[in-house]
Amino acid sequence: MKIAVLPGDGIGPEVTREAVRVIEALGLPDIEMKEAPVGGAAYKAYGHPLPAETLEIARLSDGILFGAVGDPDCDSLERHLRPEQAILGLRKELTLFANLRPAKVFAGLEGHSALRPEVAGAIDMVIVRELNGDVYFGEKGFRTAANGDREGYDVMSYNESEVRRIAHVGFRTAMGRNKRLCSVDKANVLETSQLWRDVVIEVAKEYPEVTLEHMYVDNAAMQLVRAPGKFDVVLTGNLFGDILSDQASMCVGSIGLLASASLGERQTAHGTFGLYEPIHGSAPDIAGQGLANPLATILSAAMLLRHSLGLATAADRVEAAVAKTLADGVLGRDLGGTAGTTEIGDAVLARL
Ligand SMILES: NC(=O)C1=CN([C@@H]2O[C@H](COP(=O)(O)OP(=O)(O)OC[C@H]3O[C@@H](n4cnc5c(N)ncnc54)[C@H](O)[C@@H]3O)[C@@H](O)[C@H]2O)C=CC1
Ligand SMILES: CC(C)CC(=O)C(=O)O
Ligand SMILES: [Mg+2]
Repeated sequence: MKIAVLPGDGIGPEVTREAVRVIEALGLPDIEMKEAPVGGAAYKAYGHPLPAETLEIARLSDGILFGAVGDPDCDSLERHLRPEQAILGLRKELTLFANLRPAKVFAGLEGHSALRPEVAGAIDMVIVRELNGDVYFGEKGFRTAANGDREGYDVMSYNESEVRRIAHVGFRTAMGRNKRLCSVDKANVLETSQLWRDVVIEVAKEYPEVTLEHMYVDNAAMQLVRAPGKFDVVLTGNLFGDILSDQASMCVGSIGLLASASLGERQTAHGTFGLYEPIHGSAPDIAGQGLANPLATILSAAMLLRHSLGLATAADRVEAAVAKTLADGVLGRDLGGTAGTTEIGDAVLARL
């Protein structure tokens, strides 16, 4: 079973290292990990954020463990050469359209949420975010307006096939949980969202057991803070899901805790091909200091074991070790503690 390891930039290599150590410590037979450059690191070494060789290693793997990309040195490069294009490119090239971002409060961490403990304690949701469409992939550019002003534009669009396939993922996810789906859009203003809503309503007919609710994204942002425990599965587009999941992370306690799986339809001999990454970025402000919380990446590795390698027991072991680490009070600075990246990794290893 092949895992492509793409550490990337900033804290990406630091958190990925800990996740790799955890996978190695499981002592699983037949696991082969192959590392490849991506992001700003790849641009600096090879002139492109997603070199063809890296894409090929990713394509030939059963699952990809991804750190993060983004480097302030590269922020003025032409858009197609910027590090972020690597993750967007991987998602698009490999048709990884379904991004699952579970957000659940760990036992003992209720008091570390940005919300009141009794509000935070009820959080147990999955955000299902579409990943291959929306304003991130529309036509974009700069132009001159009639009055001579400089103007930037990014076209937002979804076609019905794109909405339908992610809606099915949302409903199937809800069927495996508490059968409640909240579809988040901005249909009061955007035609893209009106189509989204219409298609979600059509797909809902195939899942009569699921209770479907629609919510405008501005209200959803508010409800996520007011009563996050009311959400079960949140289904939404690329942009809204990006924003709401960072917000959900602070409801849980830290962006350093939220893992994700990006899945498509391709099946391998062992499971569903996918890419696994923490929801956070390369955090240049703390990079290279050993301060990053690696738990989101370690939990992403657990998702890889479960979804792409069919190793549910190993995934359970990793998740239990992470929960125990937190319950034992091994906390990084993001959670008000003092443990560094390696120390947190060591603590998980000791509890496997
Ligand atoms: N999937 C990816 O590779 C992503 C890449 N990015 C890129 O990352 C770069 C930085 O973006 P930001 O907006 O600053 O978002 P960020 O998620 O990298 O950081 C936001 C804040 O959270 C903190 N933080 C993030 N991860 C942490 C962790 N594991 N432990 C402790 N603290 C953590 C950072 O120190 C920072 O204060 C940019 O170049 C951006 O484009 C951003 C999000 C996702
Ligand atoms: C580079 C961004 C599109 C990545 C991001 O913020 C995310 O996927 O959460
Ligand atoms: Mg994001």
